[in-house]
Amino acid sequence: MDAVVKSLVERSQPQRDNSARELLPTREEAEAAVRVLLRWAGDDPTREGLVDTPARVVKAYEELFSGYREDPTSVLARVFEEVHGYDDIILVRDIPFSSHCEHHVVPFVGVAHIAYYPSEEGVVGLSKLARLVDVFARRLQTQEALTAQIIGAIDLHLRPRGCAIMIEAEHMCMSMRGVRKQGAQTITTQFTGVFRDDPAEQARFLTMLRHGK
Ligand SMILES: Nc1nc2c(ncn2[C@@H]2O[C@H](COP(=O)(O)OP(=O)(O)OP(=O)(O)O)[C@@H](O)[C@H]2O)c(=O)[nH]1
Ligand SMILES: [Zn+2]
Repeated sequence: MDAVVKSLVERSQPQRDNSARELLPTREEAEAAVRVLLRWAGDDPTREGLVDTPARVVKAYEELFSGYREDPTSVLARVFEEVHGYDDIILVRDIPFSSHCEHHVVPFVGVAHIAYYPSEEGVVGLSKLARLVDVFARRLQTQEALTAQIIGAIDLHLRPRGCAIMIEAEHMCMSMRGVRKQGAQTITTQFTGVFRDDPAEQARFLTMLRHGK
């Protein structure tokens, strides 16, 4: 694994050590923080429509950021060895995801395409690739880190002959605010193993992505 992927994989481990866990705010503190932001937005958190909003927001945060409590190792733990000699590319295309950018805590939304050449260790259940995307997407992210963390986890746990990933996403921090460029798509890719070493393999991955669209 190259140094860049390795350093991002290290970030992919559950990000709260024990000391950070001790610093977790209480639910009441989190709700109070939401009330402050509602006031900052210019509204009145005591009015009827907003009274239950802090509790809802805190509950939504538990779901939207559940990835901090999930471990990529357990998602990829079950491997199927019996594939009757299949050793060609496995591509799962158009895996939808939503994440939040770590700069503005605003969503970015898109699709991930993941391909790998299985090693003799076997293959992973297809749904696990989609689950893996969510483990990392449900954290505060940059698209680059999300891309590298997903491929790094696959490389680390499945030891494939090669892995390729492309993520296409629209960042709401670029469309709803700031520069306000709706529809701009950001595309990131990362390759390991045969995909990194052989341009023909990268071309095959890109051709398979286009196929059928
Ligand atoms: N590289 C990268 N940048 C991102 C991502 N998500 C958001 N950004 C960018 O993060 C940058 C933060 O720039 P700053 O100048 O610190 O913040 P800002 O004043 O809010 O920037 P503007 O968005 O240009 O208004 C912006 O250019 C965003 O477009 C991402 O996933 N990857
Ligand atoms: Zn942003």
